[in-house]
Amino acid sequence: MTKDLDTNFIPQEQIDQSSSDHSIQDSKMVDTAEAEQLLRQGLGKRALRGDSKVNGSSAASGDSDMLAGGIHGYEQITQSALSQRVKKFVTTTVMPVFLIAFVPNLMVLIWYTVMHCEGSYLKMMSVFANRSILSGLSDMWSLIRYPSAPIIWTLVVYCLYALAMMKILPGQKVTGPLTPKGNVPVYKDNGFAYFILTLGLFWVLTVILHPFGISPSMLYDRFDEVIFALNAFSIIFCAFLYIKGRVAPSSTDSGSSGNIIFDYYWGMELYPRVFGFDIKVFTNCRFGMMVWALLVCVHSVKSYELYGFVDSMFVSAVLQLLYITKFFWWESGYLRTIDIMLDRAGFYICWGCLVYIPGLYASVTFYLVSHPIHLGPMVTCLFLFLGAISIYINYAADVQKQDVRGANGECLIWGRKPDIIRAKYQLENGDVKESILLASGWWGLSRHFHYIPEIMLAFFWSVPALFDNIMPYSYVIWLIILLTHRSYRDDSKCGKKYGLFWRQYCKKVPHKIVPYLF
Ligand SMILES: NC(=O)C1=CN([C@@H]2O[C@H](COP(=O)(O)OP(=O)(O)OC[C@H]3O[C@@H](n4cnc5c(N)ncnc54)[C@H](OP(=O)(O)O)[C@@H]3O)[C@@H](O)[C@H]2O)C=CC1
Ligand SMILES: CC(C)CCC[C@@H](C)[C@H]1CC[C@H]2C3=CC=C4C[C@@H](O)CC[C@]4(C)[C@H]3CC[C@]12C
Repeated sequence: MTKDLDTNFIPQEQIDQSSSDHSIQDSKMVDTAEAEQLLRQGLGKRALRGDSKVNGSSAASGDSDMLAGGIHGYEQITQSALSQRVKKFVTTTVMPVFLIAFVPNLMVLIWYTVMHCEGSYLKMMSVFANRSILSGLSDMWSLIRYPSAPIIWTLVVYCLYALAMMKILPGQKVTGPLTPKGNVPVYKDNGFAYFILTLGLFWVLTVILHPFGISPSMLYDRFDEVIFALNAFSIIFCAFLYIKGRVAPSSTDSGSSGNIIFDYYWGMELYPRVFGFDIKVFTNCRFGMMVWALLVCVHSVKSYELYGFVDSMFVSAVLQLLYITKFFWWESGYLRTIDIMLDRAGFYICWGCLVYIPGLYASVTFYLVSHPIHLGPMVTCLFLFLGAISIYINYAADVQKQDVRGANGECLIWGRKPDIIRAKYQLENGDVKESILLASGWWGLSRHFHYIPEIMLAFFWSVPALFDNIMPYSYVIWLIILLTHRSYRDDSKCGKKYGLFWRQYCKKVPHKIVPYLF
């Protein structure tokens, strides 16, 4: 196989056509006659389409909810057309402007709460008493220091190191999912090696530099500078991605919505590459997820320097590091999830991974540095055990789906032949493809059952902070909102992609996340 563009995509023509025209044949499948008949008659086309158009250019994301009303027809000036327009304006302009302006402040709020309000949101809120939100925020920003040379150098050296390792470390070639434009992104699967090497280097450097009075805990002491530097860099970087997407897109999976604000927020390209570096692998995995792990280590070092061993920090750090280890072990699987196959590289995902992950995801251990709590061995072991089980279930569900697809349904799920739906869908160019939807095992309990252990785990690494403040639960609260929204987004995306086949799956597995409830 040869690859097109910057040698990172396999173009559609060269993809093995064998998968393109399977007949519906699984013995466990029911209710598919209708779908097959529609397909034969060509009526299923729309139902099976996974994509929509935005102002004539393809919304490679396939997420027309996010792109708000991108399907155009003849518009009559009716009540509903007007409300559609308002809805579109809100989702493509008002919301993005609000988020771009507001979320960088959120990181400052978290920092301010921990460093200046003893971790209490109530105290933090008092800053806003009897004054405007803007003047309260500006007071907080005035406490943020400009990044000093050590912080800038640490970040620059880390990024160069991360980029170099993406190329240097060995790894098998893996492919991402087929895009709506029919490209197949190619990656080097070296995330786990990178994770182990980086953690190893962190601890070696910590020990070597200790006698010279240099400690990674400087990143905790100067986290305001880190937040400033990351925010400034990300905002400029997203502008660069926007321009790049306009003038030199890396693949055909790109295009404008016609609204510059939305394009900046949501991104222009699905899989941008710069000098052969995959931007989303860098921002999401090698920066966001790795910096999260490193910050957890930084906070542990700081806590150790202050008080010696503290079991609450230990529980939280161990569970988070285990989770991130699982993430890197499964990195090639992550490259097949919504973030990668649906979300374009814009402010949402790139700023999110460059700033939001370090700021919010690592906020529990950040809080625990100034709130050491002694849990005792029993409670420590209990939280560790329950957290580990949650990680296992979440991982098992992710892998189960991957395995069934990898084995083309010829495997056992919980000791039985899997209940699968061979779901057809259509690419933009009209080609019909097929995917497997698993309707047994974890994926038979609810359509996103794996979100439950994800949330439980976050709870178990936050609960060592006990219940003095809400602040350490910020991440859990965010996660509940994010995953609930995501379950709707994914349903909508899959509904559009698989049409009748998705409805058939929903009939078999009627609940989104919580079996029998939701
Ligand atoms: N901590 C955090 O902030 C977050 C963590 N996560 C975690 O990341 C991991 C990935 O989650 P997420 O990205 O939401 O995606 P999912 O793992 O839920 O995967 C969604 C995709 O899987 C495919 N799919 C859906 N149902 C089935 C099925 N029954 N059988 C086979 N394939 C199916 C569809 O893709 P296709 O088009 O290929 O059919 C769908 O778009 C999870 O472990 C989740 O808990 C997720 C979000 C946030
Ligand atoms: C603009 C912001 C308000 C929102 C930014 C959101 C992003 C930072 C997060 C959205 C989805 C998140 C993730 C999805 C799936 C993941 C797999 C999991 O195993 C590890 C975590 C993560 C990579 C997670 C990271 C943050 C998001 C990208």
